[in-house]
Amino acid sequence: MEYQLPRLTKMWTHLERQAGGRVKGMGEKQIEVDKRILRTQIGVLKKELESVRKHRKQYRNRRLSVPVPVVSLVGYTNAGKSTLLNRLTGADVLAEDRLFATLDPTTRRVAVNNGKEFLLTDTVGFIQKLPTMLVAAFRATLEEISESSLLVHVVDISHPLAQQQIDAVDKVLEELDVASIPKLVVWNKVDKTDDPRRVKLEAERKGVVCVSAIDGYGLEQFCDAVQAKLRDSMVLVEAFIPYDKSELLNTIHQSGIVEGTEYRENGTLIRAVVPLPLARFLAPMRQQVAAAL
Ligand SMILES: Nc1nc2c(ncn2[C@@H]2O[C@H](COP(=O)(O)OP(=O)(O)OP(=O)(O)O)[C@@H](O)[C@H]2O)c(=O)[nH]1
Ligand SMILES: [Mg+2]
Repeated sequence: MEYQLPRLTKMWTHLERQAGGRVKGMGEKQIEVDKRILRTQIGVLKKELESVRKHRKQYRNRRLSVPVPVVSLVGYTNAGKSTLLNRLTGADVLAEDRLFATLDPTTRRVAVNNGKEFLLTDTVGFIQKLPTMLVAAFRATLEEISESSLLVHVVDISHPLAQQQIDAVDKVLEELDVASIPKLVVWNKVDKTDDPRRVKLEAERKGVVCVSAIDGYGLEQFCDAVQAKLRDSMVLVEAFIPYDKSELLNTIHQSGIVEGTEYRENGTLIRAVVPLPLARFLAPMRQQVAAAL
């Protein structure tokens, strides 16, 4: 709409001529009416975008109280991010064969067979060059990305320009300053390639996970790879969890690896490898360890 606004000129001159210049209501020319309508719509959409941002921020804050690691799906538009999220979580996220099907990021919980879990966030797809006017629309998604524990780069490996798309996504990620967040590359749509067997072998050789969000191929391996990556960035902590906060023990068991527990009179001493956000959250309880010994 912002693109349209300055280009409206002259669209109505033929009408004005036909009506002897009297199509204008309230002393306004049609083009001014159009501009006003466009501006109003732009205003409404901007307000909606702002509320999406606020909403996401509240979500993120709430998540901090249950600090399960957040994994964000990033990738070129149409790579199959939403389809993958739906597949893994049985969620009902809009997946469509068109550009920018997803504008509002969506987060769902993925429960893995071994009792662990992580949160998976869908984001808007990237393109070759992000028009500056669109950046505002992307902000909610971009903020989401910068606060995640792991980025999963979803690639449509059946696309003839897959490599260019990978490069474009890497470039955007660089611009976003998220190089410090660990990344996992996933080749999607392997079912759609000419020679799925060859692609699978190549993926294995490159240490890339190969999946098909449509037929479900490789999803278990995907979850394993996500967990292995998350584990890489986890830290060993010792904390004293008082009994009135015992629900935290559950959280630690779910998102971390418990190495040992000792029950004391007023709480539990626990030693575990946990995701960084959880380690931070546990900081006050980590200081209690010495006192409890
Ligand atoms: N054959 C095949 N098609 C797939 C696969 N995964 C996704 N698709 C199709 O690819 C199209 C795009 O999928 P989406 O999940 O909407 O893609 P997206 O990455 O979320 O796209 P944006 O939201 O625009 O960034 C849809 O038509 C899907 O059905 C797959 O593994 N195999
Ligand atoms: Mg999508």
